[in-house]
Amino acid sequence: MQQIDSLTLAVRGALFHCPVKGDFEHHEDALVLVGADGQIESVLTQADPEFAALSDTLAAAGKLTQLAPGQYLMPGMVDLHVHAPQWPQAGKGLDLPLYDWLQDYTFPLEARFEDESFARSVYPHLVNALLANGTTSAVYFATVHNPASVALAEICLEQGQRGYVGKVNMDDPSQCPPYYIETTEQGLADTEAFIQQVRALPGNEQGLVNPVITPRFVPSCTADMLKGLGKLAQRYHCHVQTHCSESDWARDYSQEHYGQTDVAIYRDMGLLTSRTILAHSIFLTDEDMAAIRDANAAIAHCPLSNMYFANAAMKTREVLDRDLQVGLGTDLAGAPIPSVFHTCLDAVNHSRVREDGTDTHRPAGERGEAGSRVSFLEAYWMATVGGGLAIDARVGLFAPGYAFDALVVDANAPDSDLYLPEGMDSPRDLLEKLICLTRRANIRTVWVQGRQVINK
Ligand SMILES: Nc1nc2[nH]cnc2c(=O)[nH]1
Repeated sequence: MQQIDSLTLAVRGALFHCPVKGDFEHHEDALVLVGADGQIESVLTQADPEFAALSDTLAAAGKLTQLAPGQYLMPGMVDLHVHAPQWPQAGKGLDLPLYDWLQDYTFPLEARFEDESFARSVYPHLVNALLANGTTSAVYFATVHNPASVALAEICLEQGQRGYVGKVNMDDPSQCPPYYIETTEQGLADTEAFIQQVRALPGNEQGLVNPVITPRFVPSCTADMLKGLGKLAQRYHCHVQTHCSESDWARDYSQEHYGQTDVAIYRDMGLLTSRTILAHSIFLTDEDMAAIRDANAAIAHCPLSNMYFANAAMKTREVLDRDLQVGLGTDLAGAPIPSVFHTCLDAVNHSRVREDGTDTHRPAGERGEAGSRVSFLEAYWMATVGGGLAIDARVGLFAPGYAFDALVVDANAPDSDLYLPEGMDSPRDLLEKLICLTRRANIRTVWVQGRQVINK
């Protein structure tokens, strides 16, 4: 029988995950064994001869977490695009166009993070809110300030979240306000120091928290800044994140200033790598898609924020069909909801509106883009496995060698909208309902790398 000495934790109960895009796996009763390093050692089902005896031994040793009826073990969610300093702004000004929203709300707020103590008053609340909503991995934009950005990395470590944190770069005086800008030289020096500081944080020996090179977007950076950051990305083999072709205005800006698309600009600057995450990526050409696939870069699809700011619909169907790497992002606070479960619903809604179109003056056949919908299972795959691939981490499903980043959804939690009457739902129905209706109140327990980080 399997030795249990090396195990720190075992969870037994109903389990869902989506190892294959567009499909799912369900076990009514599974046993997930987790080693001391927080990695999954094995996943057993009732068909395994050892299942019952091993469960009993683990229970007797006090190592078994047994789920109750109505509780489901699911992979932790991956949020590929979060603006941490915008948390106090969530829900404000979302009826404005992107440019005005940035100038009127975002830049004045982000400038306040020069004060590290202000950052330390905001960031713990956000990281806790994301964990409580089931986000075990988050890819963060911080601000231009090193101390506040390092503080965010420290707070992720303290609370146990898998964090990818970027100190933001903005050095173009024609686009950045005078109160929120850095020089090219200082920005590059600070970025290099930031990479080293985050990698050396005490307690980060396993690399739970990683630095990310973060040019805000083409308009906010000079060509020298983009080039310099490209060199740092190569030298330090770092992740890169940025906004890509998010709106008409952003797309037109790149054409006017470089005569190129954002993807081509990032590629030429050395910023399009297998560790790059491109948020939004709305106005992609076929050449852009091919370049992203060739580089094995990833897209962070942010469906709700796109409905506010993008001026067009995301080509999610094409991105999935062409096998580009893609995951989901909340884009807090370009969208106000800190839940990747909600983002799954938004991704489906976004694609349905695209498919049907909106202009009632046109005949039905000409109104939308036929065949462009995405399914709930595809959305959930993006939120878990797709996100894991984008951050180069073995997370998002239950298999040996993957990190135990997981959550328990409880349909019977107080104030739940999940109604799962006996005998009325197939396993697929159940999973779709869990994706659509899981809210913070339903998420009982969250683990990251085997460490319990939420329990309520
Ligand atoms: N959604 C979004 N788009 C941006 N483009 C440049 N900065 C931002 C930002 O903070 N949010």
